[in-house]
Amino acid sequence: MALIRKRRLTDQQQRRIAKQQKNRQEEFDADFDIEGLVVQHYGRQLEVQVCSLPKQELQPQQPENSNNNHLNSESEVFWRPIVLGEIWRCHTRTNLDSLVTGDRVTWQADPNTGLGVITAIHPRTSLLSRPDRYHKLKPVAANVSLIVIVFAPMPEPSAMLIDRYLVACHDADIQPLLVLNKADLLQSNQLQSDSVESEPTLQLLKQYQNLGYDTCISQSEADEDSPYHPKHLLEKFTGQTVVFVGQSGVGKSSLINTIIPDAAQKTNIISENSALGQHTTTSTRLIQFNENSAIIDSPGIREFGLWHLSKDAILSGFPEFVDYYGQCQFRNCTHQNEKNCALQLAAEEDKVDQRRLDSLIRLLNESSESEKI
Ligand SMILES: Nc1nc2c(ncn2[C@@H]2O[C@H](COP(=O)(O)OP(=O)(O)OP(=O)(O)O)[C@@H](O)[C@H]2O)c(=O)[nH]1
Ligand SMILES: [Zn+2]
Repeated sequence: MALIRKRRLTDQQQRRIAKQQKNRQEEFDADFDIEGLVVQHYGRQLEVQVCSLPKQELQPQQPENSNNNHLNSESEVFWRPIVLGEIWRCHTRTNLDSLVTGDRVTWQADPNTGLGVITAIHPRTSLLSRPDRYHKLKPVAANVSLIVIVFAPMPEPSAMLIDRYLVACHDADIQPLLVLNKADLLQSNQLQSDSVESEPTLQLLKQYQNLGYDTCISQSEADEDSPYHPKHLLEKFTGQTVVFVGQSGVGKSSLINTIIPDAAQKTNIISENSALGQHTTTSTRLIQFNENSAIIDSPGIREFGLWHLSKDAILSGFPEFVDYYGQCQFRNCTHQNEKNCALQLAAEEDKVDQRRLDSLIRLLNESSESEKI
């Protein structure tokens, strides 16, 4: 009897000891954690920015015979100090979801190898995806908070494309900003006056303004004192992670280069540090500016919103029509030729814009066509 009791006691003790050890191990590990931001991603390797430092007393100490960042002679040991803002090559623990540019992560740095390991991913506020070549959706950028939809008088804007982008923004729950670029191609008297009738691009901008969307006029290469200088966009970018979308040739790259003059240079720095640098120009990269703002640039995201959108996403992506849904005479109304269509009636009475309604119908038709395939 006594023996059995003793053995039970020992089991309990062992469990307790094991638990204490595990707790201690976890505490110990967490003390080395660093906060990070994924700034670039290729294959299995990621570039992660140092956003916090390990607790002071636990900072790994640099050995005396070591050399920062490179090996000078055989007697010296490689050592990379952990410095705020610097970028480290990292890999991830295998059990983590696939990470993308813009992800906030917890990671640990190994100064002896100059490499890091990502141990946890923070919840995302948004996630942009695009289809890969097999039409499977692939995440490309996380935590984007503002999508800048750029259009210009030349190339001639497609209002329907802008509507598509807006639906996609609504679907991804990301704030849009409409930017009419190349202000120099608008006639100056039309910009000054309130009358915009004769200038279709200004008219379009006004339409979106009336719907409550945030808008702005800019000119990529304007004089410093011009009201259209891209620096005025910066106020709207404070604290945001921004993505630029829009037709080819509207001036997205020119705008980014004016806002962040050293953008190309920043990319080169990353490329130099990376054996896979040749992929830099085609991969998604995050460039920081003004301390707390960032731009995510990616050839894939530029086409954001061009792929399939669900019927529900399209319907709710036109917020001005939402009150009319369900008010048509026929439950399955296509809002085209039916009698007593609440949407067509609202357009006739100028309560909603006929052009936007046409856009909605075209997008819905497109969506059902692609569903049939
Ligand atoms: N007149 C005028 N031309 C501009 C302005 N901004 C850009 N451009 C010109 O428009 C052309 C296209 O500019 P980009 O910045 O390459 O356009 P993009 O939108 O990045 O094009 P993609 O890279 O194809 O997506 C270039 O020849 C620019 O010089 C502007 O404000 N006014
Ligand atoms: Zn209807």
